[in-house]
Amino acid sequence: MSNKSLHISGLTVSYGRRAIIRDLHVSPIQAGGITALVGPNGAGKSTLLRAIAGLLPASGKVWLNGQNLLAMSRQQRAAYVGFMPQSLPAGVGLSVLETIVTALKVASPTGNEKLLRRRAVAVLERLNAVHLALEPLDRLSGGQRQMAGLAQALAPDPELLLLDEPTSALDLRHQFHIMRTVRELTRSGRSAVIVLHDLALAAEWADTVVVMSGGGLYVEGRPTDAVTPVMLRDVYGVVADVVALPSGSLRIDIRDLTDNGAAARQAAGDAA
Ligand SMILES: Nc1ncnc2c1ncn2[C@@H]1O[C@H](COP(=O)(O)OP(=O)(O)OP(=O)(O)O)[C@@H](O)[C@H]1O
Repeated sequence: MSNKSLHISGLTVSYGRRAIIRDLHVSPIQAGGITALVGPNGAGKSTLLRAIAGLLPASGKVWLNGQNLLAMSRQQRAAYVGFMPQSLPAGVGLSVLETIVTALKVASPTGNEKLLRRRAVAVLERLNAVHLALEPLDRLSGGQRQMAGLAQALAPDPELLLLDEPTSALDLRHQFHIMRTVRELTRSGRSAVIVLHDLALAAEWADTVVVMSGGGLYVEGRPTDAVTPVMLRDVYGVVADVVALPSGSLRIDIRDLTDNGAAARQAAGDAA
């Protein structure tokens, strides 16, 4: 097996004394692809990304390209892993460019300021977002904030991208551009794990879909193997047909909710 991969095994993540993810094992994620992380609200998707990014204490194994991510310092990890949170913190009195430079400085604290600014501009150019460079972060629209968050995650050119709902506030053009940019990055040997609620978008762009439910793994596989009527019933509590389209993506026709949504509540961990 190639050394260029992400291994997650025996991973347990808790908030205080409450374990949200227990003993999670995921098949090794080979570099060069997009993995969509899906599942209902509260399933543990953000918790998993934050644990991999080193923002939450976790036990178990998270290895990237043969290196133990859980044992790395913040600076070492910043050079390997780019994390885009679901929402950027409010009240940051910096421009978009300054926030990207700040993110770059975590990965390379001794970096030359001018070069770091150039890299920050280059990443904004790649995202067609250079017009946002001097805008204060706090004055951006929801979609513009997502572009800024993504730019921060991409800027250090990390081996692994962890993106938490990167397209939820984006219009169609920006959605397509972002997914295509991420695909280009993965084709050059990086890995991306992306939380998506839009299962059709996940099926269109992801090589692998990992479905989480109640803090654990429900199923993983190619989009057509993972996104099935049975999964939609068990995990989301909906009765739906899944139609494979000639383009390779899927259409999901929801017909009804399952009886009183018990499956969905259980999947989200509320019934535990
Ligand atoms: N800071 C926190 N402190 C305590 N519990 C938390 C915290 N953040 C999340 N949780 C709990 O962890 C569980 C998983 O939350 P998480 O945010 O990982 O879900 P998710 O799958 O990303 O959901 P969504 O799709 O709604 O974003 C939920 O039960 C939630 O209440």
